[in-house]
Amino acid sequence: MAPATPKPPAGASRAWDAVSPPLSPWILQAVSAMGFLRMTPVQATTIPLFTGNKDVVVEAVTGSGKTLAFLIPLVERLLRLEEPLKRHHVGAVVVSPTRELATQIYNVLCSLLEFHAPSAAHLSSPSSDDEDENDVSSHDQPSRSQKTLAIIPQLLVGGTSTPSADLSHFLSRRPSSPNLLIGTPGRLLALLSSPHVHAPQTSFEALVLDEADRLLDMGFKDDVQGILRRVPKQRRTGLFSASVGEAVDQLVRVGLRNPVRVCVRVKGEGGSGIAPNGLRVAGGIDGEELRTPASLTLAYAVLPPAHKFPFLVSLLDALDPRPQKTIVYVSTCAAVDYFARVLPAILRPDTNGSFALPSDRTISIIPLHGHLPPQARKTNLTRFTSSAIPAVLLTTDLAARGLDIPRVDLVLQLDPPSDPKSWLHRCGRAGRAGRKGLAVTTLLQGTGEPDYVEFLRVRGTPDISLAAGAAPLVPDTVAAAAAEALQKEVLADRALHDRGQRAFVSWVQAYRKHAARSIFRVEGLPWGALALSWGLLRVPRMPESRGWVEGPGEGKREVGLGRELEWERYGYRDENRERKRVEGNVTAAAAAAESGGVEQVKGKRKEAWSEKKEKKAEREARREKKRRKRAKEKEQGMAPEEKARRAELQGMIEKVRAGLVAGGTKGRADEDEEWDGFGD
Ligand SMILES: Nc1ncnc2c1ncn2[C@@H]1O[C@H](COP(=O)(O)OP(=O)(O)OP(=O)(O)O)[C@@H](O)[C@H]1O
Repeated sequence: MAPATPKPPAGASRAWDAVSPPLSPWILQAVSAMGFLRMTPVQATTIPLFTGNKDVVVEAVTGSGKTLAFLIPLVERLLRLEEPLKRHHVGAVVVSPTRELATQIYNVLCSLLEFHAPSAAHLSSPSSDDEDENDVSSHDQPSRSQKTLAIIPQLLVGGTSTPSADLSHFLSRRPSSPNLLIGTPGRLLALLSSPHVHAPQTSFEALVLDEADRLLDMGFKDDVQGILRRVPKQRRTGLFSASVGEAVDQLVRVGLRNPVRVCVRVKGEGGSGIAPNGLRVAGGIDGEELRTPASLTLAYAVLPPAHKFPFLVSLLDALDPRPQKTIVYVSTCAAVDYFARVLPAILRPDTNGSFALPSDRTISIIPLHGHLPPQARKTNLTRFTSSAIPAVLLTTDLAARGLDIPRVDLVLQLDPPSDPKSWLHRCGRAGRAGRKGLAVTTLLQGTGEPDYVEFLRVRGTPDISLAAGAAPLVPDTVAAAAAEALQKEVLADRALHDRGQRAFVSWVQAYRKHAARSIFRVEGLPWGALALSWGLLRVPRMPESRGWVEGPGEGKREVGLGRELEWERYGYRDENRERKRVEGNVTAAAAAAESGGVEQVKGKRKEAWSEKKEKKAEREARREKKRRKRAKEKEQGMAPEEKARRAELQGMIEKVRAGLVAGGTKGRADEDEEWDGFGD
């Protein structure tokens, strides 16, 4: 692998028609119709390399146009095949970590293919799923329409279809079957595992891992390895991400051959300090490299717990220009669910399920997380992207990467993510394609959290200059009133209390597992203030909060967070649920009287949620250990050639790593392309 990007000649053209080998005329037409006057730097560097015969490792800032940087080469390569692709043969695969991102890539590809008449005909033609789905006899015959090859994409994501429906769609399309697959790892693997789906050496062109560093993480590892086993070793491979660097260790598993590294950063313009609205701005030091777009302003605010939600409201209300779309990140699915229900308590209801901010501006709040039913996940994302009024997407890391949602002006990270790479990707949902954006991170006052800024700087994600001092951005009275309003909302329905307790426990679990443990210390959490700021009526009983809950004196008195409550009479709004609760109370009281007051469930001690979670984690760790042992045993049984190949790849990795390490210093700025944004 080359140590770094081959530097394009000074003043190299970013004109679409200057690409060598030249792009097809219909692609020139497509990009012009999309309004893309020039290539972005990552496109200018990557398209010729990946269309040619190079494997690429591409790291470029969020929103810099990486999607077309791999889609155009894939399409060009497939259309240039000497032999047309046979039916049921796959020519290229794009792997993406989430359904939402895979769907977005698929949609970009479809809008590109609208300009290629043979492919467009397939996009608009109805599926021939009604034809004999089991007829796979013709898979090795060139399809009838292949005088001119058409690109036929298929989207493979979980949720709305089943693996067998995917396969049935793939097999039944006539006269040609899908030849470019885009999907999430599991579904792609399921399809590629079918004996009727072929990806032979002769016609398989390229594999792309988008958000490659995420795909090479543990969670996806087995599926990605499965996909790699099912596509030919002789192929082009592209790894793309805004934070690909650390994924280099994993190259051995991906099997890149002499890859070229493309790295596009931007030059900082300085400007760190305190902005007029009191936010501390984390700008780049003059001339230094940034890993976030120049159009994106980074800021953070150090706040007491009760100030977080009112701060969000004040940002939505006071920012000028007014944020059209805002993404708010919290750490867990349960927290998204709970906040989406209680946050309206600090706003006023408006028409059609939307809410009014103090200044009467209308907003809608839309939850999105991985535990929502698939259809709700899809609907909510569409509601957000197509919302005509300013909207807030309340979400988790599910929406951290890749999503290209127009007009996202503000990103607020209420909980800093445990993976610092996620922080970068979350910020990058705003400030895309040259549009101005603001990304704010809130950090808890009185804890170790403010050190997170320095932690990010040390990790090089990105260069942050600190401004000293913290000024509360919302008056204490407003914050106290907000917490009071949340509690009132919770008091109105016991279901909210249950959700809040569960969400708080899951939040604490996530906090405990933060990568930067010395900064995010559970022991240092201000339990009472935190629980109050969520509108909770008590701090959930869990091992982490034991010291506080069971402690003597003041702590003990605050178990109920200062609010007198007759728990037996605290009911559910839902009548059925309330009836069951009352009946359950009566039965439980009778059982307790019989067993002398000891609470038992079928002879077992009741386990706290957190204990259950811990046990699950232990089981997973044991499984992982076994898996590693098996892999080691397998390696010991490898044939000498296989071992030699592995050693060769290992050598390549070392070279890559040496290149990256050398490139990781400031000196790399000379070799990597810099980008001032879309505006120039
Ligand atoms: N040449 C171009 N000129 C102007 N805009 C472009 C160009 N190419 C792509 N875009 C637009 O830039 C935006 C960001 O592109 P894209 O989603 O591919 O970014 P990305 O680099 O993949 O970001 P991320 O790292 O967040 O996934 C999109 O809205 C896209 O339409």
